[in-house]
Amino acid sequence: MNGQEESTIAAVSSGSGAAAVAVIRVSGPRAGEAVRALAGRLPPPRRASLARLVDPRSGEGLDSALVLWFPGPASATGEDMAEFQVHGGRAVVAAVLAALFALPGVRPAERGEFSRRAFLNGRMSLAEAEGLADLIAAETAQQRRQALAHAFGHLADRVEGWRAALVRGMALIEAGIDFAEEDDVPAEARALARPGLEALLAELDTALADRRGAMVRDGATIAIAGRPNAGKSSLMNALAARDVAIVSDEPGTTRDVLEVALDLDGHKAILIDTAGLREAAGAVEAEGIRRARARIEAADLVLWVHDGSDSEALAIEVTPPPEAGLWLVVNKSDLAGGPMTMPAAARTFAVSARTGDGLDGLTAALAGFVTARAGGAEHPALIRERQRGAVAEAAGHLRQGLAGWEMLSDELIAEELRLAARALGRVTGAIDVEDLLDVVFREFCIGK
Ligand SMILES: Nc1nc2c(c(=O)[nH]1)N(C=O)[C@@H](CNc1ccc(C(=O)N[C@@H](CCC(=O)O)C(=O)O)cc1)CN2
Ligand SMILES: Nc1nc2c(ncn2[C@@H]2O[C@H](COP(=O)(O)OP(=O)(O)OP(=O)(O)O)[C@@H](O)[C@H]2O)c(=O)[nH]1
Ligand SMILES: [Mg+2]
Repeated sequence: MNGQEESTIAAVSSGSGAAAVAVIRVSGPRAGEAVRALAGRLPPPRRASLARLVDPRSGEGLDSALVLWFPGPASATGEDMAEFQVHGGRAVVAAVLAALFALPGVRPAERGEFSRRAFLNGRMSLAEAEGLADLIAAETAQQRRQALAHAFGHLADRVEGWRAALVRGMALIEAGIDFAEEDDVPAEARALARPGLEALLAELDTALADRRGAMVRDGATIAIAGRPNAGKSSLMNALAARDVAIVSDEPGTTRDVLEVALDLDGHKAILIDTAGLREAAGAVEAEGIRRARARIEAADLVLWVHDGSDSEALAIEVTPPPEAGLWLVVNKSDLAGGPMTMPAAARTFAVSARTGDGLDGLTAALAGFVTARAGGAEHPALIRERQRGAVAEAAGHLRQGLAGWEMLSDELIAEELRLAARALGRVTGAIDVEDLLDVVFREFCIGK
């Protein structure tokens, strides 16, 4: 055990700001002593007990609180843990924390330190810890579902299955190595290993190709593009039902890229308003247009907004990436213009950002788009770049081994499989953990 595990940590886990109740959690070898010092006794394990809390330094009463005692190792962190559920006023929380930190061996928890200890004590894998972080950050139902699956082992279980398949392959090939003296055995053992490894590589490639996980977590991006004054900012405000962007009849009003998060049927989307595209009048507008183009080129869906009252011919002046959607939104339907010839390729919507006409249909279509892109019966395996990188590395080694099947020795093939298994081990934190801990737990809040 290193020095860190021996310290006892405490923090408020229920968020900052005044609330009816605040939860203060304590974890480590001194957690039991801390309860005795403040509550006067150790209540029965895992039962809420009402106790008067006092500051052991002065004997001053601090609160009447619910106290819970979770003896290790059957606790969330695997250590002795305690909880004080106190009245949520800032001064109450501050006084209880101050009394705790005055006890020998008790110090403030660092960001994510409870979860880090849970990981180090084998209570959860790194992939599950990442799921928990996402669960706490989840804003939409779909994000919650995906994060919950990961917090309870979805990716960890899949990685374990992949590792087991590699180990089976290695065992067969190593059996061949052991029997190398006897003529046919190696070739036969290898032949047995191959189909399983090929199936595994196909599975890894499928998981790597599936980008829904990141899309659910970060939200699909929907960029609003068009000529100046088409009503892009008005559309953004109408769809967001908030006054996010400045609207004016001056062409070239919007320069900065503006973003607003939408919840479309439980799916997160990020709506992006951009500068109108034209020959810029000055350096600032030119920079705005450059930024607009960069975001349009990276969007999952582009809405080309056209001013339907404009006599100018309709032309879509952007080329989003091939996998992105491109829809045409003809705005200002309240200013009846003449009949228009629509470009055949795009889905077209007639709306008025001013009166709200047609916006329900557009919103429903956007929800359909996001659901189709991010939804699906089964949760995706990979969400984060960290996970993707490790699995890509594993797939690379496996591919290498399979490609060299006829040329490489048993030892070299087994080595590629070992490297692949090692890379997978980094997903769950079974392997090479030290350098990963800070990356994973840094994003947690204090008290988690
Ligand atoms: N008040 C409170 N609510 C909370 C938490 C908390 O710590 N405190 N949690 C904080 O994350 C979550 C619940 N997570 C928990 C996970 C494990 C254990 C636990 O004691 N596990 C033991 C015993 C399980 C059992 O009784 O079946 C174990 O796994 O061995 C407790 C909470 C959400 N709600
Ligand atoms: N009648 C009518 N006017 C609209 C509608 N939508 C926007 N407008 C008006 O059109 C003008 C331009 O609107 P904006 O939303 O600022 O247009 P924009 O495309 O963001 O313009 P830039 O930021 O300059 O590129 C404003 O005067 C709006 O009030 C609409 O549906 N009907
Ligand atoms: Mg604008």
